[in-house]
Amino acid sequence: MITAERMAAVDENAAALGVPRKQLMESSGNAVARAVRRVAAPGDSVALVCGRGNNGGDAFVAARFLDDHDPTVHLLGRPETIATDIARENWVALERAEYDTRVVRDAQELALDDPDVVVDAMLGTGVTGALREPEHTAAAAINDTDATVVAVDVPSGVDADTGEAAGVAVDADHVVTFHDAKPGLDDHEVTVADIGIPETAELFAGPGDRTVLSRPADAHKGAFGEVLVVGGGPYTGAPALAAQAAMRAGADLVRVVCPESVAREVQSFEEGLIVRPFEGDRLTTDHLDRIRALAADHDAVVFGPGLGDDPATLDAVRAFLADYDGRAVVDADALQVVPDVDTDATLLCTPHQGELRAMGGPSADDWRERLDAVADFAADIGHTLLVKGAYDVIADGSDARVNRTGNPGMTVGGTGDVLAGTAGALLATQAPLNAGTLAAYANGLAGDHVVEDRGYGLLASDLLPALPRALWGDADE
Ligand SMILES: NC(=O)C1=CN([C@@H]2O[C@H](COP(=O)(O)OP(=O)(O)OC[C@H]3O[C@@H](n4cnc5c(N)ncnc54)[C@H](O)[C@@H]3O)[C@@H](O)[C@H]2O)[C@@H](O)CC1
Ligand SMILES: [K+]
Repeated sequence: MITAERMAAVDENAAALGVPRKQLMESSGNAVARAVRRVAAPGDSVALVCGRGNNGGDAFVAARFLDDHDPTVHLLGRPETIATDIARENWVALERAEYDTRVVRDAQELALDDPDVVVDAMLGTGVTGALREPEHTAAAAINDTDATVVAVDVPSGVDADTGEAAGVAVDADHVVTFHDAKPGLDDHEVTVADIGIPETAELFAGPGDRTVLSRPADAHKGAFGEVLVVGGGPYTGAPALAAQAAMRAGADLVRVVCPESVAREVQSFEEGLIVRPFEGDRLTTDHLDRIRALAADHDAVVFGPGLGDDPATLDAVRAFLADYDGRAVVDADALQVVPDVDTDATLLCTPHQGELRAMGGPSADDWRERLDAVADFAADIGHTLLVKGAYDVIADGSDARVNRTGNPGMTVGGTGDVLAGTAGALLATQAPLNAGTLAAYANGLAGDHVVEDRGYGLLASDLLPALPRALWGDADE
């Protein structure tokens, strides 16, 4: 089962892999025609009722595969208002090839002429809310015919994210849906058509994974989350890098809490950092009240950068996690305590392969083997894992993804802190699997952009200014 939102992401990833949407539309249209042939007797007439989006486009293609059924193609609305180039090109091809095309300007004009089969290609996964006109009247007209109704992707009027009909919906006898089942089709006779989307368009992180980030136009301060970085002690650069990365990754506010012995140095990396010191030179259980109070005021915590592995510090991490029930990225030395803590927290753990072994996790050289082993281990510990490598593996126990961005220049120290901070900012607003996938993708891509521009020899801090473009794309995209 796949939601409309995820389907749009996968479709964009497929295009980035070199399988463009127009090719997918050709496969979809072909699959629709095959479904029609299964229900139509030789000589039966077929009417295709098409909207102006890509759902309609699928039916324009299908018509070319149904010549022997004298297809009539009804377009709801003016051809100039067809929403996408690929749908328009397929409409123009029908007109030039002199198919029986009819432009329906007013739903009352829709004349279906008693067809044997109706193809409902009005609306698919691009739709939200109840049907508007002319689709509303057209759906009622389709439901009034005696024809066998074949719906394209989803019956028009059914929301492809919730599976609910918000008012009138087409009463379909068959649904031919693409790539994977959609919500709400349980009561229908459904054919899932393989339209040639590579499996890896879903597995590999790609530009489509960024769609979950689209900043709503009415974003108010606070909508993108506040992040607390708990780090520092033996190391000072790590918490500063993580905090700056969280800022670049869109967090509204980032605070660092660290030992007072290093507060000034942490601050020195970036004037804009908000630093909250606690007494002493390393984290211990004495500081837990302070950390808990701060954590409660933030949407996500990044736990670990530069904390070190002093036993007293690890005791404090263990005690904090044991009664924390918020969201946290756990990185570096703090990772080793995760498997033995019983916690209600939602954790995104970001180990490299050595740290994964220290957690009691699996090791595998081949990324496909690692994918399976990490997925099992994530299920075992009950948290999401982002295991760093040439191919990063992200798994939440029920689903898993792989990221291939990044380059050998990124083995330099500090890139893991940037990744943890990015993941923290994303975890404030996204599901852990999406946050981990997107953090890995954007960090690697930022590193690729830096190396493209300036060659190897990058510093972890070079990733920071490259992060926004990697996360949101070019301004003109
Ligand atoms: N995502 C994919 O990978 C693929 C999608 N394809 C097809 O593309 C479809 C999605 O296409 P689109 O995203 O263009 O969207 P749709 O074709 O589902 O509908 C978009 C149009 O509907 C209008 N609309 C939105 N809400 C409405 C409402 N409540 N009442 C009336 N009109 C409304 C919009 O203004 C827009 O013009 C899929 O269902 C599928 O049929 C296939 O061509 C191939 C691959
Ligand atoms: K439809």
